[in-house]
This record gives sequence, C-alpha cells and structure tokens, in this order.
Amino acid sequence: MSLRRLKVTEGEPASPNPNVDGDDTIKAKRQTVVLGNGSEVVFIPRLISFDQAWKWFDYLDTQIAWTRPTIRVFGLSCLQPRDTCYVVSPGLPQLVYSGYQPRAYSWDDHPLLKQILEAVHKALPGSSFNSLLLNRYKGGNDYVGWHSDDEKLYGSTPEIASLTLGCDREFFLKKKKPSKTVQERRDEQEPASKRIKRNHADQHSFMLKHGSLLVMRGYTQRDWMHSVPKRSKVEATRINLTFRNVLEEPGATAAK
Ligand SMILES: O=C(O)CCC(=O)C(=O)O
Ligand SMILES: [Fe+2]
Repeated sequence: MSLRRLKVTEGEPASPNPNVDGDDTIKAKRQTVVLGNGSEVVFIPRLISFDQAWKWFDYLDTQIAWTRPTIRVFGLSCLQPRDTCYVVSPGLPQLVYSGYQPRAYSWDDHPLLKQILEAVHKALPGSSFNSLLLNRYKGGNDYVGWHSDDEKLYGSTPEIASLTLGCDREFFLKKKKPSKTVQERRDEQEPASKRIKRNHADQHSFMLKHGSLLVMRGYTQRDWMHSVPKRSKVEATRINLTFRNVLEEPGATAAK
C-alpha cells in the first residue's frame, strides 16, 4: 500500500488553509440544540486550532493565580473540587457564589485573556462578555456538580460561552423539574393505555474537546442545570474558560 504524502516545496509560500480564520480560530461547523421555551445551546466542536489551544493551555496552566477556595454547599463548608480564578472589567457588581467572593483580577493582568476574548467575540457576532470565570480540573476527581449560573448580576437570559483547553470532559444538561402543568395533571388522570407520550428530551450531553466552545443562551440558566461529573479514568488536566456578561448596577456610570 502506498502512502500519499503532501509535497512541500522549499521557498514556496505555504498555501493558506481555507479552514483557518485569522491566527487562532477555525471556520468551524456549529450545532444548535434548541432546548425549547426560549433556551438553546450552540456547540462549536473545533473553534481553536489544536496547536494554538495547547499554547494557551500551557500559558494559563502556569501563569494564572489559581486558587481552590472553601465554599458553602447545603450549609457545609468544603473545598471547591476544582481550581478557579476570576477576571472582570472594572466598576461592575461583585460576583458571589456558594458563599465565596472571588478576588477580581483585571484583563490587563493577562493580555492573552483579551486575545482569547477577542477570538470568542469574533466567533459569536453580536455577543459581548465582560467577565471570565476560569476553572482548572486537575484530573478526573475534579468536577462541577449540578448547578445553574443564574446569579442576578447576569440578568434573566444570560449568555455563557465556555471554551475547553486540554483534556476532554463530558458536559451534561438536564431540565429542572417544573411544577406540573395543567395538561400533565390531566394526562395523569387518563388510563395508561390512553396517555399520549410527550417525548421532549430533557437531558443532553456534549463531549467538550480541546479547542471547543459551548454557548448557553436564552433561558438555559433558569430552566436547565449543567454539570461536568467526576471521571475515574481521567488523569489529565482540563482548563475551562466561561465568559459571561455582568450587568451594570442600575444608575451606575460606566467606567470608560
Ligand atoms: O467546566 C465547564 O465546562 C463548566 C463550568 C461551569 O459550569 C461554571 O464554571 O459555571
Ligand atoms: Fe456553570
């Protein structure tokens, strides 16, 4: 069997890769998953080229001031099961979650983060983010449990764009249990043989690969929860960057 090789002639300019857009991003295929009732997820499995994504990973792994804070869950203090760091534009309300107020770093502390933000803005025309919560999962024991990012400072329909660098991890979405609708209560009164099957998917999973971007939109934080569960066989590190937009406090003047 003969192997076909690409012939590269010395001195000739490398032919531009039609799939690469600028330095960092790939003109990537995207999938939109309509979750219903005004919620949707957009998934771009390969936004950032493989090599670029590893360069970013190496920088962030070594240069970010990672911390593993103590948080409160169901009234108990525990160590957050992943490292974190928070970056936000000046003059915006403080983020507090699980009883923890992260120290707010500036975008100027890491010019690379501004470059990554630019790549994300370019991939999502019309979207705008001013804060970034970074997570570092140092192996399969690190995780994020079921939650929604429904803090008031993001408003009622926050958009959250989540970039993965490093090890692949599974990401799950599950619908919050609504109080039963009138129709559902009626359905329950029907004998089983007459019940209409309403088959709305209320769980979704995505394999978040190196260089991928997952975007949650609309009412996803109000109506759905998400998680990255433990995986006993995973040993490698994953870095995740979640870009969010913090709303200004009403009456506050924007810092220029
Ligand atoms: O690591 C991820 O993909 C998700 C992180 C997340 O949900 C969060 O930081 O709120
Ligand atoms: Fe989240």
